Amino acid sequence: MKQSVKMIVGNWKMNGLAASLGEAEAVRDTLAGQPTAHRVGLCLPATLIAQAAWRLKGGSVEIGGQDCHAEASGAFTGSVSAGMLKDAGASLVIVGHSERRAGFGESDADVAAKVEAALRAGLEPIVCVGETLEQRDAGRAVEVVTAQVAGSLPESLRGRDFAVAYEPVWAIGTGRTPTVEQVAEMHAAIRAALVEGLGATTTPILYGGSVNPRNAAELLSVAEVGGALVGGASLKADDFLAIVRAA
Ligand SMILES: O=C(CO)[C@H](O)COP(=O)(O)O
Repeated sequence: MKQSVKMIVGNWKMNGLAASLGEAEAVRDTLAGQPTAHRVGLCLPATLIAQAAWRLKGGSVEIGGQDCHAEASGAFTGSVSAGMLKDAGASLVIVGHSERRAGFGESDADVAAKVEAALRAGLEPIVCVGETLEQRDAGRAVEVVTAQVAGSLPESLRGRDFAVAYEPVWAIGTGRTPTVEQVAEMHAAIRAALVEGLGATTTPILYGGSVNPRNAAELLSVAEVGGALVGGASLKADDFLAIVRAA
């Protein structure tokens, strides 16, 4: 199904200082002058969320975190809870990004616990899934990703607002993207898994991995692609806005 309202979300990852919020303000200002029908969000480093909420107040840009702890509070040095993100002004949170799954050993069960925490705090989770190149080359991409969907999305998501982001690990930060046929096949498989598991017929399924102003229109036109999760190209307002316009 083609969804007319897309969700275009930037993930700044571990990039950006207070001065970088000028780029976020430029996104806010441009969208104020040229409103879009699409939802636009920026998932920022935790250190910038409170300041961004204040500086972007009144605009249409939604603010998100990039991860949260599964617990609400406690002796977890260095971690940030979903409630803290909400308190700072976030409405979205990315969970299960492959950089967390691979770099921090997060399992599907860990991701599901973070989803629960996000829901309890009133945040809309964006749950990332995606296969490695080795898994794709072995012909296991759909099997791996649908297993991640089943394992990372708890029953409590039924009827709630959330998004799934399909991000092939081999396409992240590499400039490589899957073919439109590969994207269509995977998004259809994720939709089927979402319908079967949670009755989720309209939950946006975003594509992420080397999205840029040149390839965005083609990727976003694929059936069941409900938006984009944009890494490097979200750091500059002009590039990010070009992707929003491509939608
Ligand atoms: O998180 C991502 C996008 O938000 C993903 O890792 C893709 O990054 P990119 O390849 O730099 O767009």
